[in-house]
Amino acid sequence: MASGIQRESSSPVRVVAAILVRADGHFLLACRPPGKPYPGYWEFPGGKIEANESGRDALARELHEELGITVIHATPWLTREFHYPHAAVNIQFYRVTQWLNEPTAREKQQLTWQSIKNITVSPLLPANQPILRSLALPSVYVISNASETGEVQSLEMIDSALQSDVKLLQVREKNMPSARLADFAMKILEKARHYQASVLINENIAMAQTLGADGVHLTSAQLLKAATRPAVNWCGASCHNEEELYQAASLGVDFVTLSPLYPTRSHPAMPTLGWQRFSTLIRNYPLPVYALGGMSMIDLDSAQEQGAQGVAFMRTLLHI
Ligand SMILES: Nc1nc2c([nH]c(=O)n2[C@H]2C[C@H](O)[C@@H](COP(=O)(O)OP(=O)(O)OP(=O)(O)O)O2)c(=O)[nH]1
Repeated sequence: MASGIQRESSSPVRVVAAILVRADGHFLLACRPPGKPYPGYWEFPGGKIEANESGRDALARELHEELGITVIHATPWLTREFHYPHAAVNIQFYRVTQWLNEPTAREKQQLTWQSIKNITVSPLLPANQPILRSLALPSVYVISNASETGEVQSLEMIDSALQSDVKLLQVREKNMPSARLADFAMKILEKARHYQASVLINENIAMAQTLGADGVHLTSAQLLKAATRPAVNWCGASCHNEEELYQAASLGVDFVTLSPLYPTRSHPAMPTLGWQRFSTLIRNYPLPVYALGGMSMIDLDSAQEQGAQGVAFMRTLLHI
């Protein structure tokens, strides 16, 4: 892989797979027909990339052959390597959000539209289990910033984010004394529960566990020192470079933020990545990545074009 995230000696078979997402959020699964390895297992539509074919060309060809659709809009997403007894595969997942024609089973395969909250078919191909977890993550990640705005305004911003359907929040208050932080985090947790949103606590694993938060967001320093993934439901991590990205993937966290894209008030002197470096760093990366640093909702499409899960931000709630 280009950024050296997954180090392999043998060459795996290159595969593309499409997460076809309908406007209501449901995605398409297909059942592998008899005669192929793992018959009866459910997979995302796709197949092997042919010699001299790009991932996008393979995606367009496979979706036309299997489903009779023409891809209009697709963005790169995760890349996962997996070792089956029959072959090692390198699967490039794309999110496909616009296409022409209704998908039809042109190879007599069974098709089903599924919701991430209620998957009614099984078994899924073994390589796809972590993909489902990644699919449950939203495209926007909002980070609290009371040190800059004050607690009252910060809570108002969180309210407005929740009302705008933000489903993932991080409490990140580096300078707040512990007792006040616990109180502040509890207020956010209560609000979030009302909207079925998840809350991660920055750095403080013990506090996340004590408060019953949904997880923890590791700092990059904490990530580099960690020997094991914390025992929490969701674990995010802050990354700024290849080494941190590699460690996050090795540790098995659920997602990362990669920053800073642009200069920010909290990190004014830090060198910025820009989209080109961002995209190079996350090419072939197995985890969902949120672009962070000077981001707002208007950057969401650009971030996803580069292969990101979405955007993360502290200050731009008014643009939601
Ligand atoms: N299409 C697809 N393949 C997946 C997924 N997950 C996963 O592990 N795979 C693996 C299974 C296979 O080893 C490989 C895809 O190979 P395939 O044999 O289905 O490819 P193909 O459609 O080009 O088939 P063929 O013409 O070569 O028979 O990738 C997935 O979600 N979708």
